[in-house]
Amino acid sequence: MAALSVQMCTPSVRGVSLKSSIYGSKLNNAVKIQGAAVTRKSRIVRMGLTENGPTVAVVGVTGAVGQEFLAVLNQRNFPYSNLKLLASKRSAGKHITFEGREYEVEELTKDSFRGIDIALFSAGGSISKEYGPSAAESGSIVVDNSSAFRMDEGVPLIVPEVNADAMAHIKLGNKKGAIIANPNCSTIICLVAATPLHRHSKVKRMVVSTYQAASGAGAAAMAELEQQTREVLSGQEPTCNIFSRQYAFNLFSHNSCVSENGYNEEEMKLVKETRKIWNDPNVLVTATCVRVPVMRAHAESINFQFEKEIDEETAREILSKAEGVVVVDDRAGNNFPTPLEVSNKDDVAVGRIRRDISQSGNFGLDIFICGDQIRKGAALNAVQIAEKLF
Ligand SMILES: NC(=O)C1=CN([C@@H]2O[C@H](COP(=O)(O)OP(=O)(O)OC[C@H]3O[C@@H](n4cnc5c(N)ncnc54)[C@H](OP(=O)(O)O)[C@@H]3O)[C@@H](O)[C@H]2O)C=CC1
Ligand SMILES: N[C@@H](CC(=O)OP(=O)(O)O)C(=O)O
Repeated sequence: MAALSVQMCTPSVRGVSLKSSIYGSKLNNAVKIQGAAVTRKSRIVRMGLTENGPTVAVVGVTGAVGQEFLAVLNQRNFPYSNLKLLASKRSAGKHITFEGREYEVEELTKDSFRGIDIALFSAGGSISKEYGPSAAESGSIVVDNSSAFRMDEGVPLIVPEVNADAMAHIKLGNKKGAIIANPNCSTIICLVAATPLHRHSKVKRMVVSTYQAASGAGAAAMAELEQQTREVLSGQEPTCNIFSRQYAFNLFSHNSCVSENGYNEEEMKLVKETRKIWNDPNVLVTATCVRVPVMRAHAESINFQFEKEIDEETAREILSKAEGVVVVDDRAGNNFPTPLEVSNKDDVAVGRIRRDISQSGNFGLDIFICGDQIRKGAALNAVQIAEKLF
């Protein structure tokens, strides 16, 4: 395997500088956008460039999730024979250095996918709707991060630890295009933790309350939280461009649209996507989603009602062995998962594992989880899906 030494940098996203100190981000040392401040000499990096690898396109490469895609591809040594970096017209011509090679960002067009085996989409739902189907028709396997196709029949909605079997028919070797959907980030981290318990004692009802970070609303929202924090601390009026209200030192109901039933879109995604991923139209789910002034990584409180009893100790043991989960449950030290500690981490941290005293016997359980929304909630989950295509 080739090893290169490249420079570490802080990428700039649509004019927004993602500074590692503020975002808790260890931006990957193999990725560099031209014009960004080079801060440190780096370590040795891995490289997935190989003659026999698939051709890969990253759509929305200049965004918060797109940048994380590159970081994850590098860290997992994902094999590729050619890489195409796509974004809007605004970014066309920018240069990105990845694994020691310089790439020019290209404008996304309908022709972008000719000869592309895997297309990782993360440029928003409308872009996915416009370009995803034609990419699949031209033979690419699209792994789409948006909500555009999640509930479409025939489109697998995948959390690899949970339901990889639902995409078993889609393989690179078949030489056939397809669309696979990456679930909503709150749903992904919820189900990574809930599924091992569900496999032991079927979940009858699940009550989810979320504490969602700025990162879920993109790079511009992260920048606005930082700016507002500075403004409020210096006695100025906060600038409210992304959210229509003060975000720093505040929290509010999730910014997605509220439907007639009183649930917002994010909450209904948790309901509907859980049913599809678990292939269980009857599981009862209710959710309340809240945006909190945390830069990166979501937290969730989850209350379960199970069909058969599961005691606290068994739940803890199951979770401590579960794929993609780390248990942080120190009652004596009052130490439980935090967004800061899971930032840039792959695993979902689970704590506050306790019997729900409001339910009889051992039918009820509470847990509290934290997961990096850009990572496991988006880029990592999508790359893990792509790894299942081989
Ligand atoms: N699965 C999940 O849980 C998550 C999914 N997402 C999805 O990913 C999307 C991107 O999120 P995020 O990275 O945070 O957003 P950002 O705002 O940080 O980035 C948006 C990206 O989309 C690109 N883009 C915008 N318009 C176009 C266009 N017309 N043609 C091509 N590219 C375009 C931008 O390019 P440019 O810089 O040139 O404008 C940029 O690369 C979200 O809209 C959502 O659908 C996000 C978070 C979590
Ligand atoms: N879940 C993200 C928003 C988002 O991007 O969701 P989706 O991938 O379902 O569009 C948030 O924290 O707000």
